[in-house]
Amino acid sequence: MVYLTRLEHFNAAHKLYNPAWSKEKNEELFGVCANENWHGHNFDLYVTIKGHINPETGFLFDVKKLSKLIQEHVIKKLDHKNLNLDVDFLQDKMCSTEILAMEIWKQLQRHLPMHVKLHCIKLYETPRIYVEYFGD
Ligand SMILES: Nc1nc2c(c(=O)[nH]1)N=C([C@H](O)[C@H](O)COP(=O)(O)OP(=O)(O)OP(=O)(O)O)CN2
Repeated sequence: MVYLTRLEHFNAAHKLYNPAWSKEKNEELFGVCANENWHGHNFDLYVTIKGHINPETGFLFDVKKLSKLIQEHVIKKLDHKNLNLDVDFLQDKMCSTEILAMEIWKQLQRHLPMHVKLHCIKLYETPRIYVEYFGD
């Protein structure tokens, strides 16, 4: 089994806000991250796939094709967007890094060829905060 990782990047705005709660409760729980006028991050997204190498190519999967899949199904939808408002696959969801990593997994998994398995979505929200999701 071999593991292959591609790093992509996007920036986006969001707020941590539960609409079922009052403004005060959101501020108490999420602090400055609940600022109603949003805040932004430069996200780094590490996508790791796993599988066996094709002896004819030496590849698990062409990483340039992996990059195109990530661009088409994830980055195009997130880059320079407001995560709470603009993204179809985040509608009615909390915009935490955990949820975002899990939803990115769902977006990508269905587009990978049969012989390639998704291993990990590692998403940096800041250089000091990241989530790793390995599926359920
Ligand atoms: N479990 C989670 N906790 C927090 C999340 C999250 O997604 N999951 N997100 C946030 C905020 O979005 C927040 O904006 C984090 O950014 P920041 O405070 O800038 O983070 P740093 O600690 O890296 O920055 P410092 O400058 O070092 O404070 C909060 N919690």
